[in-house]
Amino acid sequence: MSVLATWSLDEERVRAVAGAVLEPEAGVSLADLGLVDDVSVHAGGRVRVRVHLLAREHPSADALAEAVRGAVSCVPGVRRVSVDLAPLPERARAELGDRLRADSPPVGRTPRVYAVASGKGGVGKSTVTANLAAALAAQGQRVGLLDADVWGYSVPQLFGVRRSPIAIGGLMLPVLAHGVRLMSTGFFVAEDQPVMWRGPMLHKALEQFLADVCWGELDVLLLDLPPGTGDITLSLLELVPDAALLAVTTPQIAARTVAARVVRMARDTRMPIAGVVENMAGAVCAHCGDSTSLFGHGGGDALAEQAGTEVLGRVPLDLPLREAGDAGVPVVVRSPEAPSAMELFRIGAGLPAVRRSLLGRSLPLMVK
Ligand SMILES: Nc1ncnc2c1ncn2[C@@H]1O[C@H](COP(=O)(O)OP(=O)(O)OP(=O)(O)O)[C@@H](O)[C@H]1O
Repeated sequence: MSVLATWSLDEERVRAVAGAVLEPEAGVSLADLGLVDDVSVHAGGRVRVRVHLLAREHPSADALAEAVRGAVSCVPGVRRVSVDLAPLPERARAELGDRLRADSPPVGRTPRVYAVASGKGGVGKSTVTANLAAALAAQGQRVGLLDADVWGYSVPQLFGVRRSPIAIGGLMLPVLAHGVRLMSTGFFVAEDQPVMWRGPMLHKALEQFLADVCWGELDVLLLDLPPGTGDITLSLLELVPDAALLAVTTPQIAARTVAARVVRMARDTRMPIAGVVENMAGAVCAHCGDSTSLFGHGGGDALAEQAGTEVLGRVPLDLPLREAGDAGVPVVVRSPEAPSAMELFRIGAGLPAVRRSLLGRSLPLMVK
């Protein structure tokens, strides 16, 4: 076998290994995205790999180069690897955008969609949503989280990411953090800038978050709704009719009374109800481990009874959860042994798959 033949064999091997590396923002292999541009193998085991970047300002360019270098240096016979990064040319970007759009399954068809809602703000709805998403991702599920709390978004803070998503030919990639694909208005506005959108604009923004985001194949999609039963909630339920309600309340009877409005809305719109999560259920003392019912008790049970569903879990009020929120890392990742994290893992693992009943839904049938 000639030396040249050995080299070309190596190039193929190197290309396959580099191609198997995941694009850190897309979570898809470089080969599937067509991003391994050029591979050359030189004497003495020196290898050069040229990889295209999805964006000129790529937030994970260094991590990508490192991942390719690490993978290729494991190929037998390779001694030195240099990785060159270059932005994907405009035309190729447009073509890739078209291909992704055509291949991406409609997000509304995700097998399980949960709309997480509460009657009033501050009961920990976003915290619960973010941690359920991270817990499910840690269990190996493909999870998307759409922050539909357009004015009061908190997902960027809870996941510690604040930057514009990568756009490819009119299609946005969700921001990947702690294994969860995220989309939030917070990625598009400066931190101190208020979002001043109303009715039609809100509806349009939500539509775009669903249709113009390359969510890819998902096992679970979580929607973090704003508190109450306003425009955004109603728009979303129209856009994702298969979403099941996950109601978050505190044990306080007053909070339950407000949350009951969301349950009534679900009933009126024939939305399936997955269950109730009681948050801030007892404060755990960091020193002695004793629990105090700061917010009373009974709210979760009363709401579940009214909704004809179950309390899926009771997340205690604890310090690690609050600190994790402030640090921008979900507690299930930062302190998985904390009482709140363990309960959130348990709730995530037991989330029921509920489907919308066909009762009262118009079917595509015609009577001649
Ligand atoms: N179980 C808990 N233990 C300790 N702190 C908690 C717990 N749940 C929520 N918090 C804290 O309470 C505050 C409010 O939580 P969060 O923002 O998730 O509420 P929310 O219901 O989504 O509010 P809004 O709808 O107004 O955004 C946050 O500072 C969060 O860290």
